[in-house]
Amino acid sequence: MAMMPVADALGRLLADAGALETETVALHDARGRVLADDIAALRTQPPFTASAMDGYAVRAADVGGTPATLEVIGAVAAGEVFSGRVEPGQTVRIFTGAPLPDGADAILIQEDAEPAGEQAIRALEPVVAGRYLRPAGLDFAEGDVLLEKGTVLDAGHLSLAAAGNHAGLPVIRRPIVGVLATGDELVAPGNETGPGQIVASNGYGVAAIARDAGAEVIDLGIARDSAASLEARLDAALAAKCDVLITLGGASVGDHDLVRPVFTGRGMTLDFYKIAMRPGKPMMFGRLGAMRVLGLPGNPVSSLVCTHLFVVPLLETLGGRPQSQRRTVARLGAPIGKTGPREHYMRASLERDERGALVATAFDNQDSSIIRLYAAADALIVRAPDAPAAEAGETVEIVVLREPR
Ligand SMILES: Nc1nc2c(c(=O)[nH]1)N[C@H]1C(S)=C(S)[C@@H](COP(=O)(O)OP(=O)(O)OC[C@H]3O[C@@H](n4cnc5c(N)ncnc54)[C@H](O)[C@@H]3O)O[C@H]1N2
Ligand code: MOO
Repeated sequence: MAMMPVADALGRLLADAGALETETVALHDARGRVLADDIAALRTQPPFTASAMDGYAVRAADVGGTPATLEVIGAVAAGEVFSGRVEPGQTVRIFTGAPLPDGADAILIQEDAEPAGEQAIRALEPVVAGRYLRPAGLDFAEGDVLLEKGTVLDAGHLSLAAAGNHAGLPVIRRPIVGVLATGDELVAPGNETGPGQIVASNGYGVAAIARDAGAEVIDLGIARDSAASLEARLDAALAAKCDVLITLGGASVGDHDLVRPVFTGRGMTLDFYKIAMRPGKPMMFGRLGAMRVLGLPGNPVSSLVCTHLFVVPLLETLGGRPQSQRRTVARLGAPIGKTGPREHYMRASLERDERGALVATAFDNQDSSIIRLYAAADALIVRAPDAPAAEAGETVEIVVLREPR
């Protein structure tokens, strides 16, 4: 099978992908979720003209010329309603958040008043109508659209939805992603490693990236290089109703690379296999029923680069999220050699020069097994297939993994 260009592979992966169905979640569970519908206010806020200060509800005309003496006919606090009416020469003691009594049209703050006998005060400063009042609907009115479909919900959105009297919100279901490591040589971190064994590491980075892209991740453990072991984990992925199954390793052409044959034997239809990309060549995409299967190569950097370039766009599409990948340009901090027949994603550090422009410097060693250099990479320099060598100072396309300070 010929190698497929990266852009074509991404196009096929996303061709029929769309946002998953809607579910309703309580406000406390809605942070970071994607709103599935426009949300309108179920009430007006504030629902009544409210005092913004502690003081006295007055008729401004009474206190135009100070000092004026007013009879205190009652009091009203937040949560109460004053049943009477403020007539000329009268006032009502009022506290912040309380509804303005009928007849009053301003608040005299208590700092500007002094007692004048048992049931009276003296206004020491003049007040204009509307002073220290929050009119009904100042924030929003019933029926106003408060939040738009597609919003990724944050702190402000959640308080606004609550103020609009919503206890829960319709959000797009998170994609469920199963992550399955494969290989007889792998042991989980924290265990003894026997002869020929290594620690399974890829899944931890892949899961973290998938979670950042809004997915719910299920760790399906490590399958051995046998049809029975792979089939058992595939059954677990199906039972967990994974929207996407990511396998790590066993993707290439060796005798122990069984993911593709075993899964096709179980009914997976293969969409593509082998991409003109370095690292990541033996990537596979197939479908088994409703489940999408992405078979990533086992080399750690290959797994992680494929996750950035393919898994993230897919998960963001399924989750109804805006695409987060940031592609931009940078100047090369050091020369790079010519590219081979595959589009090359080179791990690089990223800095800003004295003018604030981005400078990307590729690491000397681009071996796809070196996890340390992936962890150190702030960006991937994108080189077209068969691109010529490039000098320091030349402009290159980059994918930003981590914003420089
Ligand atoms: N004859 C050929 N050999 C290989 C080719 C090829 O075209 N012809 N392609 C190479 C390329 S490119 C890649 S990438 C690798 C990918 O192979 P697999 O996907 O089959 O990966 P494995 O052989 O299972 O593993 C490769 C390497 O990575 C280690 N590994 C696997 N899983 C994990 C994990 N979860 N955590 C950490 N490390 C893992 C594994 O032990 C191997 O060292 O194939 C080339 N070969
Ligand atoms: O494509 Mo492999 O991922 O070069 O190492």
